Amino acid sequence: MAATSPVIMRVMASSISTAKRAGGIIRDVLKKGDLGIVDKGKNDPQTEADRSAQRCIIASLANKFPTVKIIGEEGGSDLNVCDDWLVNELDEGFLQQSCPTEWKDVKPEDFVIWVDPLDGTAEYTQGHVEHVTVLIGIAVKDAAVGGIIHQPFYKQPDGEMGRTIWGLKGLGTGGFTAVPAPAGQFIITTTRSHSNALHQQALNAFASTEVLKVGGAGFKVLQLLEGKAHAYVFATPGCKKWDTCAPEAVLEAQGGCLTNINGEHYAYNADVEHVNRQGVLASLGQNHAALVEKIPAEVRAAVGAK
Ligand SMILES: Nc1ncnc2c1ncn2[C@@H]1O[C@H](COP(=O)(O)O)[C@@H](O)[C@H]1OP(=O)(O)O
Ligand SMILES: [Mg+2]
Ligand SMILES: [Mg+2]
Ligand SMILES: [Mg+2]
Repeated sequence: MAATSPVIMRVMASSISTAKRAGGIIRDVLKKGDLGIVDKGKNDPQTEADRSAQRCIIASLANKFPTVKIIGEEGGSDLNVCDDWLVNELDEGFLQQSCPTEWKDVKPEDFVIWVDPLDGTAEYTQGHVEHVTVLIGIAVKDAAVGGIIHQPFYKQPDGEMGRTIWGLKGLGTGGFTAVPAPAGQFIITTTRSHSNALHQQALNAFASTEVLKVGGAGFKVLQLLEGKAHAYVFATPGCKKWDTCAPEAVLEAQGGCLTNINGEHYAYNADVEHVNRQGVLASLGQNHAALVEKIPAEVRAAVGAK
């Protein structure tokens, strides 16, 4: 089965297994207690968990798919990893499903895999570990098509740590139970560590009943998928293609929408600028275009201006 499955199915199945392994590494680093924090910039920490999880993910995927372009947040990594970090398994449950017709013949050179080995690093260092996710996004040409969102610190009912959510456009999603957000309310999920005056002006323009401030792009999209919020608003540059590729694919495979604050999709080919200059607006079960219109024109003009 595995050897004959289309490349996209094998990339997804391998990414599911690899994200779980990376989640284990992230838990281990925290358990050992020496986070090895390095500041990459303002409000932009990196830890040993980011570095090690990225090495595990990129070494494993590059070993299995040597001709696929892989771009990771933490830059060029030493891919000479121990056998324990080299993941060979493909998630069998995922491979049981049939590949959507539109992706059957996609060639390895048409893919870009965007890797955020640890999304929510600031929160990880501050003890808000439930906000942490591992993100592996699969783009075909410009479009975010497949995604894995793994939560290393999610406690399963049986006590097992970690859960893995996936989405593939044309196939659907798995790993969680979709819940609609409550009617009669409008709950926004947004940044807790990268706010500024313009962003606040955008938030104020919505008649929200509640604003949840949480870390990570992956966790905020999970809040949409599980009905905890109606919209994700981030009206400032700062997050990058590896932050949004996987969340966008999973959310849109569930019928939602993730765009910049002008309502346009980002492109995810290998040559794009990494920064998402025009912020993020994501929603599920809403009129997305109407949400775009709510953001003041002056905020939209200022965000993304070079
Ligand atoms: N100004 C920034 N500099 C670096 N990373 C950012 C910035 N703003 C957002 N991000 C990335 O986007 C994620 C979502 O942002 P926020 O939590 O503020 O809503 C952050 O966890 C971080 O990803 P990462 O933790 O992988 O570095
Ligand atoms: Mg980072
Ligand atoms: Mg991130
Ligand atoms: Mg990261």
